[in-house]
Amino acid sequence: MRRDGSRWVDPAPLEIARPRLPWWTLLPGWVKLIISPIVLTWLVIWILAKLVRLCWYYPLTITLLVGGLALDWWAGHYLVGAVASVVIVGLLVWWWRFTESFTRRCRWLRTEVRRMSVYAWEWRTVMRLANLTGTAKGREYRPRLKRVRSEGWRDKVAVRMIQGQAPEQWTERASGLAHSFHANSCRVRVTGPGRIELDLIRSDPLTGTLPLPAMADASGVDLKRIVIGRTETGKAWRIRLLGNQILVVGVQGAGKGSILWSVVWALAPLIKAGLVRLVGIDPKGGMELGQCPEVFHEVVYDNGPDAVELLEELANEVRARAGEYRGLRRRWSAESGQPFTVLIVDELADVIAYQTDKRLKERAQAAIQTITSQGRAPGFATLALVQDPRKEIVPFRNLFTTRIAMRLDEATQVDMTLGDGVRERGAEAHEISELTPGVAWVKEEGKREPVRARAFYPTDSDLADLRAYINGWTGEVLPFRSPSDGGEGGAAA
Ligand SMILES: Nc1ncnc2c1ncn2[C@@H]1O[C@H](COP(=O)(O)OP(=O)(O)OP(=O)(O)O)[C@@H](O)[C@H]1O
Repeated sequence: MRRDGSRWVDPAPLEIARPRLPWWTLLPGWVKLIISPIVLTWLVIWILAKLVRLCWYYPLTITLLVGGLALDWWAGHYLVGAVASVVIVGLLVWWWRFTESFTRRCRWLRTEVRRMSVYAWEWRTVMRLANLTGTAKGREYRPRLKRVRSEGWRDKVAVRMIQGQAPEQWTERASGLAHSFHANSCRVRVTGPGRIELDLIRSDPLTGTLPLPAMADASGVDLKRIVIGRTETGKAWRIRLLGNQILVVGVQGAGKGSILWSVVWALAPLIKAGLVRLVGIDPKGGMELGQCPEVFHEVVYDNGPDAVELLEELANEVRARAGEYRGLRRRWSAESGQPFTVLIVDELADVIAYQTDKRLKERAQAAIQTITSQGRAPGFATLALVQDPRKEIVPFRNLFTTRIAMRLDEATQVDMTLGDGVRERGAEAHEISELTPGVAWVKEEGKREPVRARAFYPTDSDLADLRAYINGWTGEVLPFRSPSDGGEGGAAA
């Protein structure tokens, strides 16, 4: 605005923040004097709590530091330097020459180093950049880094979330967190109210092929937990057959066959003892089950009327056994004297979806639904393998209580196989490498967390051994007799 030739300019608003003094500085001097012992005590407790926390998270570092300082005070710098050099060189040589034992035994050392150098170091920045912090009344709230445990292939990082935060917010940012903490992937697990655990995966412990174990005794096989491989934590991969129906889904070459034969291998002692009966359907003309037909009580190599009749026969048995048990027993047990029956269907889709005869298809679907829905109590389990998990192919997926997703093409197939939300908890079966057939994600009914595992690898010679075992051949080879002994040649008993 111009007035009498002069130029009036509005003053700029004051942009600086008014300095605000803490409220307690405004208290009168005598009040400060009275409350000072309380404040001092609180301060000492706070410092002590911080020290205890430090010792809890870094016991080794604190011990070494205190030990080093004591030694320095007692014996001087040179001795401390010499001892430290010897320890460091010793550790380096151990790591270089015996990496495996170093990795196994020095977990505590690795945990502290990784906590200090990766997680504690970058925590604040990563939390802010990943938008996992919050602000209220001018104060920043940050998720708290709790215990870290480094297992070599993964780091388990416990976190206390801030108020109002949901684990889903972490799941959404899992990929970003993995990159920020230099890991290959990140899984989020809920461990309690307000608490989660991040699994930051740094390498795959399931890259090596697992040979089948030695054949167990019949007494050593438990139908509630047969061993068919190893989980990524190094434990035995056990699956339940008793009262369970299992669906295995995987693309061609995912290694479905290895799960199938690992199950049969584990059951072999019970099959031989007559306690377990296998019934098989292999619509691929016997390419899979035909490798060891001896283990089967009955097996059909197509998806025609024979296969459907076999399924209906089993469905009738299920109903009949259920009727027999009524009022006598609640569920199958070995004392019933009847064999536990396992139905194995190698390519389920061929039997219940790709069958061109509509009538046969419907009969097959009805029979399998009866076996899977009612077979639990009378001692019938199903192991069905399929490549395509869509509802149009397997309309009764929900009847399978254990679902196994091997390598799949798309994320949606993982959701179809394992159920909603399981992929978000880490079960990324569509990310399984082509180089690791036999690796799978397992979701059991009633268990929240999926498990990643790899099945044993049954070779052709293992299957030959299985045939021989079932046929009762001991495999003992007798020495060749020379013609001078009057013998004819080698023999096997
Ligand atoms: N557990 C395993 N460990 C190591 N290698 C395996 C394992 N399982 C399978 N393989 C390898 O992967 C190849 C494919 O396996 P397999 O034929 O069992 O897959 P599949 O899913 O049954 O395929 P398809 O649907 O075509 O029958 C095998 O030839 C074998 O070499």
